[in-house]
Amino acid sequence: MKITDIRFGLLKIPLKTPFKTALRTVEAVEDIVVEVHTDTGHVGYGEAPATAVITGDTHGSILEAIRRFIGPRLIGQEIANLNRITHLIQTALEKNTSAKAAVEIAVYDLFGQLYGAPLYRMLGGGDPVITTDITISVDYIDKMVADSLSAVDRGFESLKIKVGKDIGVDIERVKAIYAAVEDRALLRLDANQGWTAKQAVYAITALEDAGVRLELVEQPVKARDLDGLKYVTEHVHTPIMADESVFGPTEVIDLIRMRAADIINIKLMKTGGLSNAIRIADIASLYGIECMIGCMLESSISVAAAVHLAVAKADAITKVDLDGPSLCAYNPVDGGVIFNESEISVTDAPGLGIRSIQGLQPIPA
Ligand SMILES: C[C@H](N)C(=O)N[C@H](CCC(=O)O)C(=O)O
Ligand SMILES: [Mg+2]
Repeated sequence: MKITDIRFGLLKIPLKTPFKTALRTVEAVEDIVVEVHTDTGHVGYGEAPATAVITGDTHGSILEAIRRFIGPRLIGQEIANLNRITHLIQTALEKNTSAKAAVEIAVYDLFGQLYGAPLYRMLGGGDPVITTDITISVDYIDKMVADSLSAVDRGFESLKIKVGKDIGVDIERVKAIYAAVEDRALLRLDANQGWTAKQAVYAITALEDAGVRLELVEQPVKARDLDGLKYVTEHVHTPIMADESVFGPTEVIDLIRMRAADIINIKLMKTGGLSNAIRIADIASLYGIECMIGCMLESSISVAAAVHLAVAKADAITKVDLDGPSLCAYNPVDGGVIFNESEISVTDAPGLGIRSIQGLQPIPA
């Protein structure tokens, strides 16, 4: 099975409700879909969102990186030589992790199709069902409480509460949600870089002193402020998770050496796809560091790859934030992974199992 062509489409899906974080507000998923075609007629699918405020990637940069740098190296490559292909993708150019991820996901999809096995089995196998949290956007306190209660009623047992807008209101937001939800769900906070290190210690300590039990706090400080992240980790009891501060395996090694965080959030759009995500899970596992698998605003194409990885690496990936498809108004994919609110299941269809994608607008090659 040899790669013959790479094609693109634009996927636009409205969200059920606007997604609001300390970094941005978004009303729709608007992602580039990558199709990797082969001489056998098999097609692999990948997807990349333009999360410019986190990865620096835009639709234009994703397309340019694949058209000019990654794609030309892959034509004629044999899918069976997976490691050679991922090396060609990762070394085609610096950064551009979303473009690399989209192509890698499509290639791994084909690797599973080549051997007639679902991707999670090609990655080592595992239990086919995982459980995700759901994001509660930062908003007025009453709205966040109502959204949290509605999520709990829909069966979500972990809520990822977005904060990082205003320290005083943030503390009140979390207290109000904790009181309303009681013991029916675990609370994870994600400040998306919105606090300083001292503010983070103040807010988390205030919540701890008020008896609010938090599972973890994600990315309290600016991505580059590793000393600030370490300061927060050392000065609170609540586990601290690095998200925007770590993209690839070498950054994870630095973070672990510094002891700057307790948990690592792996996202395929930061790692450049599955090969580096596997490396991170293995490194973290060696050091006894837990990982979360997360996503950007992605649909069930790229999130499917993250699900297969989470199933296969369940020893290291103990927390799941793969709610992108649940936030979308509909699922554009026929086949693939089954997303049913908090419960996500892989099937035994080869690769990612995607049969077709509705509503793709073609983009010229
Ligand atoms: C969608 C996921 N639950 C999430 O919250 N991801 C964000 C970034 C998403 C974005 O802005 O597209 C995160 O973990 O920071
Ligand atoms: Mg985050």
